[in-house]
Amino acid sequence: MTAFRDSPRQTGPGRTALLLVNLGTPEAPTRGAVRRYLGEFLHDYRVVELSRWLWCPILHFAILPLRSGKVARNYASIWMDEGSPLLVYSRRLAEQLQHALPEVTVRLAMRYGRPAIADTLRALEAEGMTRLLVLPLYPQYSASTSASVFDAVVREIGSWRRLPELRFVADYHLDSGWLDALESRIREHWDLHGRGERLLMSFHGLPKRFETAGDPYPRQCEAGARALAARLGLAEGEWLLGYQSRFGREPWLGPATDETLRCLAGEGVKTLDVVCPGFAADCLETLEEIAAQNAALFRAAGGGELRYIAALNDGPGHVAALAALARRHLQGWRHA
Ligand SMILES: C=CC1=C(C)c2cc3[nH]c(cc4nc(cc5[nH]c(cc1n2)c(C)c5CCC(=O)O)C(CCC(=O)O)=C4C)c(C)c3C=C
Ligand SMILES: [Fe+2]
Ligand SMILES: [Fe+2]
Repeated sequence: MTAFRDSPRQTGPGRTALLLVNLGTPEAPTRGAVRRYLGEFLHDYRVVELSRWLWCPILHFAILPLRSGKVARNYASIWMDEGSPLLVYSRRLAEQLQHALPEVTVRLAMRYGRPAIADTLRALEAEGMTRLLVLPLYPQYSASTSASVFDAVVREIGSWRRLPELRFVADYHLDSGWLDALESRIREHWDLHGRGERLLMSFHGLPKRFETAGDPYPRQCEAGARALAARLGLAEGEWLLGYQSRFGREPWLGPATDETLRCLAGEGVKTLDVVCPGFAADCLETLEEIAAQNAALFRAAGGGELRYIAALNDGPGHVAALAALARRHLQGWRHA
């Protein structure tokens, strides 16, 4: 039995905090940093739901040594002056949200790597936080992402003597402000580049096993994609949904984005717009996998131009949508 951590004596009236959490990313585009990042990420049982006796040898002796160098090169190809795009855009989004929500303390943490959830929560506790709203930057709920954030938050505050009041946003896949922001992003792209022959909405994939076990993720991706297509006035056949970023050998959700691209190329599609509504911030999976790798694949398969539509990042529509969403979840809490 371990003792609970002492809590700071509360002198003021207490503060409300909004904790934004994104996945996490390596500290540098190097083999060592990527290995540390993947090591933490792929030890999460929410992500890889396999017995450790089976998984750890595969992870330590095959995946980490074989994958880290290649993935580090991929990160190097998208790295920005200020760091990894996922962290840079998430940080800018948090800064903008702090301006939009001056009545609460806004902080950003990463599920894997830094800034760590535990460190960020302890700093908030020291600043007098007594109410906490956790907003994972995943519009669609999955046990592998949203629930993993919840685990990490509870693991930390579970050791505190004085718990904050706690609220958690499980998903926002049909939130009207978020759909407004996505719709505007796509219409802006069409205004600039013209409308592509098709719009592909590509979401990060999951092992099919997760869906069978009741993970609502694929249904939320489909419902959000349908809602977005309806707002854009797209008829059946003018838009498609695909799942990208497959990892490992077991069956993943389909249709796969890369196979869909090959089919579209075969049909003679020359201009294809691709949007990734599951990614709040641009990252390896959008900038490298879609905008670089899949664009090359589409061209090589006989298709034309793949035009990637940037994630919502720190754009004003995203900030307004998440600020309104946070305000709704904060209702009833007195901010001091
Ligand atoms: C091992 C299985 C994986 C599951 C399940 C998974 C679910 C999942 N991931 C995201 C969002 C992101 N994933 C990113 C990178 C990434 N994902 C996996 C594996 C699984 N993801 C790996 C191994 C990696 C690292 C890159 C690689 O080795 O290929 C990223 C990008 C991070 C960055 O630094 O840019 C995001 C974002 C979601 C939303 C999701 C479930 C719905
Ligand atoms: Fe291990
Ligand atoms: Fe992933």
